[in-house]
Amino acid sequence: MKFTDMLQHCWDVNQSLLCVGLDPDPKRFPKQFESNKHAILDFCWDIVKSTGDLVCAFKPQIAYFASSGAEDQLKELIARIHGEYPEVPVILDAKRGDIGSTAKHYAKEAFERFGADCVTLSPYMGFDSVEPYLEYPDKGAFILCRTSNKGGDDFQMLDCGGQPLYHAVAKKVEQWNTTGQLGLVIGGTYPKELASVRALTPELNFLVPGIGAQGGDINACVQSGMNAQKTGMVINSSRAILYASSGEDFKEKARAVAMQTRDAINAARGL
Ligand SMILES: O=c1ccn([C@@H]2O[C@H](COP(=O)(O)O)[C@@H](O)[C@H]2O)c(=O)[nH]1
Repeated sequence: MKFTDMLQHCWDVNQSLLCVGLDPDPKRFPKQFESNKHAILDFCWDIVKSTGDLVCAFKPQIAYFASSGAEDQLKELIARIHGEYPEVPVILDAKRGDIGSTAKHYAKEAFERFGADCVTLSPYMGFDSVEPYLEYPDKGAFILCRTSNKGGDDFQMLDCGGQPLYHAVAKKVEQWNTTGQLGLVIGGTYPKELASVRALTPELNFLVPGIGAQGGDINACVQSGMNAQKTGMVINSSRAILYASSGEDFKEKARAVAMQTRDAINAARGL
């Protein structure tokens, strides 16, 4: 199944634009995971099972797995998500970007080794660094455009022939989108910029991090970023859901926050 078809399915069936981010930090896990060799997998799987019917995607951030040498747990987690929730796409947040010959291996790592449905990429090295991902025509890629962090201003707001660099990136990604599976990363912390990119690229899907722990305004972000069908967005929240409680009730609290977030997004869509 194509990445965009999976997304559309979850937008429709789960009535949700919420993506739960899987950023497992063992220091923040509840006590019951102490001395568990597979704590990262077990914690993430508990979160997935508590929220799987409320989401349009899951987004594991590879750094949290790799820094603990837990790549095998990441692979198993993605396989379990596909087994239990076959229509829910997994977006591997890896922000890759390198020359074509190396990018080929990053693409193989994301799609063949880990079995992800989509990956995040940096546009900085240009088309030949993105091209190897297009050789997987059913797989998606979200390309960094206007990121949620303050430092995003350093380059993304630079003037690029009368337009900010992030607008030039958005237009390029539209041209590169031969598979129909490319989209843009735009921070929910910058609703005005989100609206400007939606006006430039009405058809592209946006991965929107920055609500929840980073404080982005859900209402402003949905109003600015949704498309004509009131979809087109994958709105990520990681820490606010994962660590809603550090007690034994962490699964119930994670579910409650995920539900509140999904409902707030839907209210902003006018549903
Ligand atoms: O511009 C960006 C791009 C990616 N991220 C990633 O999203 C999550 C956000 O986590 P929260 O806990 O909801 O703040 C994290 O994995 C980042 O690496 C981003 O924040 N901004």
